[in-house]
Amino acid sequence: MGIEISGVNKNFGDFVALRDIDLTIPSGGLTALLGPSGGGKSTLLRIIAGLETSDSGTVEIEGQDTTRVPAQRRNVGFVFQHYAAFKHMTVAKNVAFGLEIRKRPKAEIKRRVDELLELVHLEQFAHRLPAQLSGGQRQRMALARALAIEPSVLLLDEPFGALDAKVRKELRDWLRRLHDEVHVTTVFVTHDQEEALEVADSIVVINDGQIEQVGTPDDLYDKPASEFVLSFLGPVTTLGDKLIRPHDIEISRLEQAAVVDGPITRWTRIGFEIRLEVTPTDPRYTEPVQVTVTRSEATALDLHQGDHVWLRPSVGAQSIAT
Ligand SMILES: Nc1ncnc2c1ncn2[C@@H]1O[C@H](COP(=O)(O)OP(=O)(O)OP(=O)(O)O)[C@@H](O)[C@H]1O
Repeated sequence: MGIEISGVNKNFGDFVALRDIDLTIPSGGLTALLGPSGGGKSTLLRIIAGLETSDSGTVEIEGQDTTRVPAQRRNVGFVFQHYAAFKHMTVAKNVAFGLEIRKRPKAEIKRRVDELLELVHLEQFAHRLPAQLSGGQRQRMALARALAIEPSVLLLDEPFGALDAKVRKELRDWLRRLHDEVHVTTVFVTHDQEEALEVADSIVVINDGQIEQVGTPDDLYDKPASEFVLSFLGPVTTLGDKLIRPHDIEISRLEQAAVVDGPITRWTRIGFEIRLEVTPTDPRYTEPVQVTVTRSEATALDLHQGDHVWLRPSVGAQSIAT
């Protein structure tokens, strides 16, 4: 069950936004749609929500074919990056809105709103207006409002995108904990690989209107299916004829069997990390190799700019042939 997407295509004029999308999103999971800007993530989310229609294909939510069902009858909760709250209504009224238009009994609405405000830790702000909340608090209110109708699916489009880095981080942790409490099938769009790796149970990498890979954060990081996935999930460099992560390279000052050797031509310290550039002596390799080591590793190996070093993949390193 969960969400079943089959053969979905979407064009905007001549532009192909989504191409042959087949995807199963498991019930009760927290799934990230991850990819670069313009790749089609939001379009896919909007098709699931019913805010956009696909040109072909079907969408099933919890076993029901919703392809032709209008958004308001799909029982989905939706949160956007810039949440459009009712400015003249209190936080409690905003959260109650979906229940009021469904004409639920007053006592039930009150109980549910109290419960939800407690869940998103906004109970003390129930009587404030949205303008009197911080950006992070407003997004928590948006989540409470989306959850009020007990949706079968919660869809979040870059919900923390407009917030500063520290608040984003807090809300990420908080979303993970919230999901562990309520278990509603949740799909969120992000272009931030760290956000997806940290929060999601499952990640769908979307690029150029197509799915590149679906897997757990570990699957994607350890077994990237393509050069695109490898490079999108973290920095990469070329070592010989392979793409590899800069911290997956073993560096030695002693001559050893190596893929590349050469002098350290650049040394940049960033906090506890040191980023090195090694310029290969082999003229076949024209690009410098990026290598990341910790400060303590650099000290233990007695590394300095200008030293000649030998590089090879560390044991267990993932790499992809270029
Ligand atoms: N209504 C529309 N009319 C025309 N083109 C559109 C429309 N909506 C989206 N697009 C185009 O479709 C492509 C995919 O857009 P989409 O918003 O799904 O990407 P995205 O991966 O979510 O990126 P972002 O993170 O920037 O929103 C983009 O090139 C966008 O310009």
